[in-house]
Amino acid sequence: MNTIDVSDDPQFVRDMAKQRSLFQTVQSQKGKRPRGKKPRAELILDFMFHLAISNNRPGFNLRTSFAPLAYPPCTAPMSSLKQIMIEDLLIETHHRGSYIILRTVTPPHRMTAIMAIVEDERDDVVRFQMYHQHETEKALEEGTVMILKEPYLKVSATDGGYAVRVDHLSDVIYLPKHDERIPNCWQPRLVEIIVSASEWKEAGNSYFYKANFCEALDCYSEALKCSPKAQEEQALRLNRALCFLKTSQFDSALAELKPLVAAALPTEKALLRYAQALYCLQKYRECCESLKVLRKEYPENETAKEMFTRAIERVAEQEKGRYRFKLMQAEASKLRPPHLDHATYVGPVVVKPCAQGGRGLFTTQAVKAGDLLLCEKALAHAFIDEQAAHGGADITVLISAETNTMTMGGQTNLITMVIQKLYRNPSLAPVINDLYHGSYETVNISHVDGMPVVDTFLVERAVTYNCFGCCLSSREYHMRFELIVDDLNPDKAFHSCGLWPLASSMNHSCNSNADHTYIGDMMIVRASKNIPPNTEITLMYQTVSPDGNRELQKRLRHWGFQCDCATCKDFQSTKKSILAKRKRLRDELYRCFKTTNGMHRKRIDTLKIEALITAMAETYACPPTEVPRLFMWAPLLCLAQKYADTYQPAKAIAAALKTFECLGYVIEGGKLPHKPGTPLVVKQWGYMANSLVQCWGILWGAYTVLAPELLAQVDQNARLTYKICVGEDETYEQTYGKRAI
Ligand SMILES: C[S@@+](CC[C@H](N)C(=O)[O-])C[C@H]1O[C@@H](n2cnc3c(N)ncnc32)[C@H](O)[C@@H]1O
Repeated sequence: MNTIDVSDDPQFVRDMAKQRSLFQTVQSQKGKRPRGKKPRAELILDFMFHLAISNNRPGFNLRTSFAPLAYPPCTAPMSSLKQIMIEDLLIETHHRGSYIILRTVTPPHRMTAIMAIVEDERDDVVRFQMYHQHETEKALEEGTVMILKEPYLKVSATDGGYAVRVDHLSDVIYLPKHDERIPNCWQPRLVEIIVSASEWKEAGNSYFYKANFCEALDCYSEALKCSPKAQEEQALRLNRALCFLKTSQFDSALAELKPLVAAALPTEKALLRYAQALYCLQKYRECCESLKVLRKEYPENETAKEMFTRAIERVAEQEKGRYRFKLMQAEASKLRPPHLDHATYVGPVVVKPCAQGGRGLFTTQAVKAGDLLLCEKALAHAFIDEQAAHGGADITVLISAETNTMTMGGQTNLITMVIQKLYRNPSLAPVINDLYHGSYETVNISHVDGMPVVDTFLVERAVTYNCFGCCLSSREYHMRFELIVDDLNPDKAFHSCGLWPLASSMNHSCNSNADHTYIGDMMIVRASKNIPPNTEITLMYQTVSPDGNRELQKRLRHWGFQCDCATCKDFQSTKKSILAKRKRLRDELYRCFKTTNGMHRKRIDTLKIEALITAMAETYACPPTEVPRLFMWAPLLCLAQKYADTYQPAKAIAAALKTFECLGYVIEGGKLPHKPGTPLVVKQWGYMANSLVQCWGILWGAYTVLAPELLAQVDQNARLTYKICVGEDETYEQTYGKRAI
């Protein structure tokens, strides 16, 4: 939703075709050994040359990431695999019950994948490409030794060369320097022999102070194997827990600390680190409980005090939906990436199976337009500064072989972030498993040899079907929004994207009853209509296309379904000649407001516009409460604005009310002449659009002259509309100024 789809962009269509033709070629080589391998020195020299020139290449760097055909991660234990060498590797052939030990002989080259040249024990070399490793990590530094389970060779799209490709993070086991599985020929000549727990601890500390937390963890783990005394064991476990926290392995930190906090007299550090792990796992109530114990025993602990305040705020958010939205807006405008420290609130909604199959989100009680349904923290969020993206920041085009689509933006980063998060915190695996992932069948083993198994292709599918393209803040988007005459609330498309698992349980409808908005990586979902209990909540994945229903269905192909909502059915059952007339009228209306070069006309023929709008209304058979008239409202609103600008308040009111009416709103008490004592009431909310705040603004201005009694109600509705479109109304006055009522 709202991602940048370039599936029909000729440049990328060519890329896709190239990939497909390469794929056909590679299929004919499947199962074979590579031919014409380059000698060691030449391969390394080539690699170093490319590394040097790419490091010196500034500016725009559009990367293409082709998701290969899926294959499962290795779920076999190491003991059942047999070792092979580089010369045994076969093209595109996985799962032969084997593993290989490799060592990097070059520095890493970080592109979409991290690349290096690796060797085996026989000095044979090959290119190596590892996907989904964080760019910032030190992975594949020269001299890294690793075991790769179920290795295979891939043919490069660029030069037809061969590379060992790793897609599943869990197929790699990095070997620490002291690991006895490292072949003798690669063992250092001078080995520092460490035998005691305290020596391992010292070594661990020295890595820790250099921020090498993974190495430090290895050393502390070795120390624990040396039967340390009780006190030393406790210190080692505390150190390990800290390393787990530093490397975002919160599940492991919690498991390490649980026995320590269960002791009769838990230490200050154990309680604090335990609370930190709980906080990071968003278990805020438990975090508060743990901090209460800590504060009772150690009242001077300032960190605990500060964390308690934050945890209490998170509990209010999580359990009551109480957010300080204004503050969140300020945080999102400053933080980069805009990853906010706030909790997820689940309102009166539940995920359930729905009529068309799969899951959907339903109300558990009646809700009113504007009510908060969800405020969800992203599971992962890939931020790309939109300005930097246009100015040349690194962005990726993700080509999906399965869905035949190409999207431009942060999706590749997002997939990596999710994989990393799952690998470090396997307790999150069910969240991803539950997301819609098409026909992809995932492995049902979560751990092997005590290590988590993460299926990259499952994550890739989940991201493909469930990711949302997102702006930095919907308020900022709202403020930049400019009404245009052929506006349908146009599809917003963004480079930044994220995964909000609960929100993505919502299905599509062209006339949705909820709206989603953003403040940084928080998504806010509010009802945009009054919704009865036990009713499915829907979002609009794509807006109705001015180019017809076929175009809309084409845009929905990404998700593999055809929309059959009332609006789509109406489109399909309307005669072609009527649709053609509607389009003609639309084009003519456009010309009434804009010149041929797209400029606003200074003088417009309001009589002609009124006539065209009346003619357009006749092209609709269903009442707008059933099928909103999406091609009529923007010209009507522009007309209302024109009347307001030219001091014709009665006409402005009529046109503004018609704007609402054609979007399915039922508003009573607004028409002129106003009967004193009659309130203006929105009996039914309709299709929601940013510009409708402006429409309420036009009514406000006109009623100031003709029916001031209605101003408070108009302001209330303007505010509610703003709340739905922006996610909150705490910044309403800041955005629109205080209206004098
Ligand atoms: C983001 S998921 C929505 C939740 C999904 N139904 C589930 O079971 O988790 C998107 C997928 O839901 C299904 N879907 C969404 N809207 C639909 C609709 N209006 N009609 C049919 N299927 C729909 C499609 O399979 C689509 O790829």
